[in-house]
Amino acid sequence: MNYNLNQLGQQRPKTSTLAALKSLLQLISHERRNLLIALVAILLNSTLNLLGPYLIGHTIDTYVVHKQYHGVLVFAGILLSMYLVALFTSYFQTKLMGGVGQRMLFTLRNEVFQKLQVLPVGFFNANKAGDLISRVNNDTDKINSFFSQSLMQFIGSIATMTGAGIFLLVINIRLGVAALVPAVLIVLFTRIVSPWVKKKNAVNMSSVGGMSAEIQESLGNFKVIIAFNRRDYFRQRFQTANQQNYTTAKGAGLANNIFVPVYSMLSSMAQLTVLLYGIYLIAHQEFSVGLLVSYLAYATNFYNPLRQLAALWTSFQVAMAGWDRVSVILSLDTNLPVMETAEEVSAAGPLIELKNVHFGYLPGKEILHNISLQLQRGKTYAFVGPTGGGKTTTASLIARLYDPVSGTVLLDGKDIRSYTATERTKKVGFILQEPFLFTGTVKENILYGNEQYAAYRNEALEEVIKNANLQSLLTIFENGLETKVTSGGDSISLGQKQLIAFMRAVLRNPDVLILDEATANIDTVTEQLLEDILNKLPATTTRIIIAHRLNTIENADEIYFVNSGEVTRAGSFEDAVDKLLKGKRVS
Ligand SMILES: Nc1ncnc2c1ncn2[C@@H]1O[C@H](COP(=O)(O)OP(=O)(O)OP(=O)(O)O)[C@@H](O)[C@H]1O
Repeated sequence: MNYNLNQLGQQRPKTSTLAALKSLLQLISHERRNLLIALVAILLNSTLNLLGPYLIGHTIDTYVVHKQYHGVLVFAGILLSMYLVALFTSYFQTKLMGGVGQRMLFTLRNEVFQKLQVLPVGFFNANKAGDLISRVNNDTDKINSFFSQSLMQFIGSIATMTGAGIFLLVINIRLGVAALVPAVLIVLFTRIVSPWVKKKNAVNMSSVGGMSAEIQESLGNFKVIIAFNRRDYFRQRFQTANQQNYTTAKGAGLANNIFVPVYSMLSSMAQLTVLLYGIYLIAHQEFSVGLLVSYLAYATNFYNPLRQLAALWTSFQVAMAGWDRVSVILSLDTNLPVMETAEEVSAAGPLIELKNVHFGYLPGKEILHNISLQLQRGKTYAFVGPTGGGKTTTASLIARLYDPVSGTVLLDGKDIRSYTATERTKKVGFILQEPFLFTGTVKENILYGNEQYAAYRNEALEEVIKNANLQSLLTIFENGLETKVTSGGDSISLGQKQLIAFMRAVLRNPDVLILDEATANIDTVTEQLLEDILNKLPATTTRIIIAHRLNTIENADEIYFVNSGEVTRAGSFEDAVDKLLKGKRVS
């Protein structure tokens, strides 16, 4: 399955504006009550704004023309109260929709983050962390801006425009048609230009993601950068990404601002038409001054919201581009589903069996070729072979970090795909080549993912550690369980990190423990300690040791050579050395 979000985004069929609006609205569908109140508020606001010009026209023709100033004062008071109520409704809906937008942002970020937690390793291989962070943080915020600031204004503007349009046509049909012709041009222009605007924003968001990926990569590798004095190289790369972002942001800014001047020009044309045509009609006694004043106000009431719509439309295009980038993550399924099987767990056969397994990370590039092997309970196996031969990949399939392209992996006689993630991780303990630690204490790190001892106090946990023969490892840490660890573990040594990962895996008491170069950074004395601990594991625990150092695998019951994606049995340590010396390999 292809998990590259940038490629997937391009391959997706184009969604219509209406479909995109529908999916965006679904995000806030549970906010019906608030939406309804905000809608009533904005419609009330529009109605009050629409009544204004009519009352002004009426005041001029009825009271101003006849010099009845008492009436003028009364209507001025009515207008003032109306405008105050309109101000309040506008403030109220803004406040309400701000809350709706923030809650949507909260839920959406949670949803995307939770989705990221269930996606397989292949997804993270195909995407850069920086880009993912940008999608979770930045792109979701664009959708929030649309909901908090634009949606109700959008509806309010359309309501005001529709009302004003009706007034324009009812007061004088010929003048109304003349006033509305520029609006048709605006609609046509919008339809033609919108896809381009959306695309420009999508490109810009993608470049923000690219820039964030650069930052993440250089911050994550700062030691190597300093050690190799490659600051210039990364500075250059960041500058390129920044330059790209600058260019695309300029493009998006230009696209986003294209609506406003065009809308303004066409609405000014409409006002001018109304003015000239209105004066002509007054000259021919077909229209009154009061009506022309109302008419001009309605034309303003029609074209002002239209101008506002230009900005709102841009915000909608930006939100849609953001939604495309976020929804592509939400639409992904894990390619590691739990499958139904009639097979029963069988303790009689091997603990792990690989049957004709083929695997590749990328389509068309096979890494493991037709692997078949059986690993028995309680035995110690070693995978040895040259760098890049496929040892970690084979172990990853045993831990189901990936599924084979063809063939099966059986755990306790049952397809590994039929176990839930919880069942599987209980049975398989995997100490990775590069152990990852979380910010917290040694205790929090060794209990990571361990429900059994999660609530244990230090004394009780120390007892458990003692029973698991791990106490000698704990003494290596200055403050024992309470020793502080930072994310990535820079406050402690690489060997210490490996020890924490080792304790984490052993305490879970798995059926199979995989150690991928787990002692590469540990001194020989500590290594001997680990050896003792491994020997004292329950008699049924199977151990798989991936190692380059021969002394690490001396006690293995069986050694496998893993080379160029092929796995061959080499027998015991003595057999393997013997075969190596003779340059002979048997399967
Ligand atoms: N995430 C990945 N995406 C694409 N190819 C990969 C990925 N991980 C490993 N490979 C490729 O798969 C092959 C086997 O790699 P693997 O890590 O299994 O080797 P290894 O025997 O464990 O090596 P080492 O001793 O260096 O740890 C290599 O050619 C490597 O380039």
